[in-house]
Amino acid sequence: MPATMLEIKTKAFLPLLIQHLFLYHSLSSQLPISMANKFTLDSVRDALIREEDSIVFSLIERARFPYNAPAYDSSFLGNGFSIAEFYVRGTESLQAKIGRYQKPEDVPFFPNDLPSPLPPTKNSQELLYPASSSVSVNEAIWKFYFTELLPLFTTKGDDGNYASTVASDFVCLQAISRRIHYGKYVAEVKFTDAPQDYSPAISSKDRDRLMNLLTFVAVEEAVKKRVEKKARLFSQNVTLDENDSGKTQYKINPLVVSHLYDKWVMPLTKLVEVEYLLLRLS
Ligand SMILES: O=C(O)C(=O)C[C@]1(C(=O)O)C=C[C@@H](O)C=C1
Repeated sequence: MPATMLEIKTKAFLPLLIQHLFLYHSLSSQLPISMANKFTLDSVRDALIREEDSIVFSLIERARFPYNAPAYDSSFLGNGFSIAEFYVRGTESLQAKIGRYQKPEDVPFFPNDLPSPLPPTKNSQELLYPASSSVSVNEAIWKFYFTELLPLFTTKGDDGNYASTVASDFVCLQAISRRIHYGKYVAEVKFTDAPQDYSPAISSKDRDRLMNLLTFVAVEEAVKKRVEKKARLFSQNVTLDENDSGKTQYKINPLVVSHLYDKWVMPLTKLVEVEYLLLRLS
């Protein structure tokens, strides 16, 4: 093709190409990568499955340190905050400045007085119903994580590594929170797949009916089995000794991970789904 023809064709298609690239970029930046191309129940479930890895690895990292009670004592620093809370507040503030907390699944634990992002941000809430950004169950996550979960997978004791300890806690909290708030996408896709089923229950604010509609017992059983298996695989101590017939050692008890999902992660994901749906027609 002569250069001039090529130029003419390129010129003609350029606006289309730019429009396409812009559309692709703005859509793909709204969702976790695996969900970017197709927004279906399967693709959203894939994102939940990927998040399991992050949760298991974050717990393994936290389990390197003992419980370290002084890190959670609000009188320890003398400023009214525990080291954990002081760290999370400060880190969230910094992360907000560089553009975090713009996505529906990235929900801060201390949303009040967060600074505005310095870089320009995209509207990442577009695929969801706008009111969804207000749905947060982080207070419940904070409570169960520190009071009930932490003692289940850390050893008793105090090694003085408080800074590393609370940094690990924050990674766990963020991974768990992100997984639970993905529930907004799950709810949206379930609603758009069957508005005729969900709309009456939403209009009558029938929480029990919504909970029944969105619950899949077989899926929950599979999730529990898979996360326990992942914890077994990812946290086992690996030796090169072929004749090692000793019992496999785990860095975290795999049963704690299935318990975490059974008692908190899935119930709170469902709560996020219900809260999201109740706002869906408002
Ligand atoms: O996969 C779904 O349909 C979800 O809503 C997610 C989830 C979960 O938290 O893993 C929650 C409720 C369902 O009963 C099954 C699984």
